Amino acid sequence: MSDFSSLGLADWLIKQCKQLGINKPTPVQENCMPPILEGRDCLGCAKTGSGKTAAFVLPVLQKLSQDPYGIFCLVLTPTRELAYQIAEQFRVIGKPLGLRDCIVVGGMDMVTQSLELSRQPHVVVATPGRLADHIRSSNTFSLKMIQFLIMDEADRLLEQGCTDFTKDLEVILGALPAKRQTLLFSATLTDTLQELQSLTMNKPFFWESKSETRTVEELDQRYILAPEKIKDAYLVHLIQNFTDQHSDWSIIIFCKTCKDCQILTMMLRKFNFPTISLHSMMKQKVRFANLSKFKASVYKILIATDVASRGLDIPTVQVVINHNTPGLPKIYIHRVGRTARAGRNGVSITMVTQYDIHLVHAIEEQTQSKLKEYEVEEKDVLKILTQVNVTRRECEIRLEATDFDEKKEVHKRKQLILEGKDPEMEAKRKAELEKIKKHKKKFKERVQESVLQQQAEQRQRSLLKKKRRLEQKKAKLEAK
Ligand SMILES: Nc1ncnc2c1ncn2[C@@H]1O[C@H](COP(=O)(O)OP(=O)(O)OP(=O)(O)O)[C@@H](O)[C@H]1O
Repeated sequence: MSDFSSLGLADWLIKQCKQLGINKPTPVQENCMPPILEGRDCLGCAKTGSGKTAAFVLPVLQKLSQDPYGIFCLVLTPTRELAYQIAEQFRVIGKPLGLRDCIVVGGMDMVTQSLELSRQPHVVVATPGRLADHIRSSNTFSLKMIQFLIMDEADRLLEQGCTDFTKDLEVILGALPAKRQTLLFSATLTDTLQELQSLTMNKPFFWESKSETRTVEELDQRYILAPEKIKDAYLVHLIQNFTDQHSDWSIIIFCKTCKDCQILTMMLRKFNFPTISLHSMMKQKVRFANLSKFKASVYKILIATDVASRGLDIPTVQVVINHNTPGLPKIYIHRVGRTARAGRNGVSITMVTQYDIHLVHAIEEQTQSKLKEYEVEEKDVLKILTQVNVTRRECEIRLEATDFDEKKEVHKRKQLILEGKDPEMEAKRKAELEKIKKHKKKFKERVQESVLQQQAEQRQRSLLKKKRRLEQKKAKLEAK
């Protein structure tokens, strides 16, 4: 394995790395840094926790130190928390340069961001929606001198999932110079490779870690087969066991919905577990505060939706529990990648109901690894089953009393506003569409009715004609 200096990294950066305990390059750094320093576009695909962030931060800082001009680098990332994490890496490693960064994410004050952007920071780290808003509404900054565009979790930025970034990306790409270096990184690039390649220009360098499995060897991957109604009892039992057996532990539990997160947090707190949550229905400041408290081990359990499944680097996390089996192997890879990072060990436990077995097979096929059963004393689980289910029901009732569903509706409206749509107009548009649909249906029915009526009348007329002809024939015959 080479060292950082043989890769062409400047001494001051090597010194910075050493201070952070980064002594030898990881394979993604070893392979991607030289072509980036040569000026090539790069697509890097390496497992979770393998040091992809430093693989782009270090060469960008080196180039920046040689020619610090204008807004030098733009990093796009799918989540706000990840944007803060990446900006922090730039700030810490780039300290000797007096690096100025600006974080542009939703949920934070737009005017402050606008001011910071106009002061020409060296590095802008942004989520696409908010940056596109700034580009649309302001002419106090320009991205035309950008030397580097980096898309971290690039495949997520391009996929049209529950948050679709494509329109915002169009706006952003339109504001960037054609001549730039484009760097794309993720642990799961391969599905979107062709679309990603179209973003690059100058002979992109592609590197993918060669490994049979797509999850790290240090990760012990387990599953528990449990019917939906018993899942929570298993969860409480698991956490109790970890608490009893380990003094230094921290766990991330992934759930499907914000509501699930909220209920589980309330429920685990009833059992006196130090629990905190992270999901998109929380105010951004609370989201940041909760993540900080979890990172500082003030709370040992973080219950989150997939907003926390990508990129977050929290070395203390030893266990990831999937409260629901992820519907896509890709989501599984990122979720379980929150533990066993940078060579550390970790365990993932996926709750599987009888209806999710096909999902586990898909995960095993994609990751090329087998999930092993996590042994649990079922009688111990059954002992707490009633208490857990009653507690859960109490929490559900308490949550219903807080108008969580109404807040969700308000949240949806807010999202529409952020997308530049007027919720009232959207509601009207929906109602209009319904009305038009109803009209069309009625019109169709009426047309059909009149066609049927016409056909019946025609049949009757031809019957009458026939009858008359027969009568005429009969009359003629009688006359003869
Ligand atoms: N060369 C290195 N030696 C030791 N530790 C490293 C090295 N490079 C990075 N790290 C550390 O490894 C951890 C994981 O790195 P990073 O967050 O960049 O992973 P990643 O590949 O981006 O993961 P993900 O796909 O989950 O986003 C960080 O704490 C980082 O400081």
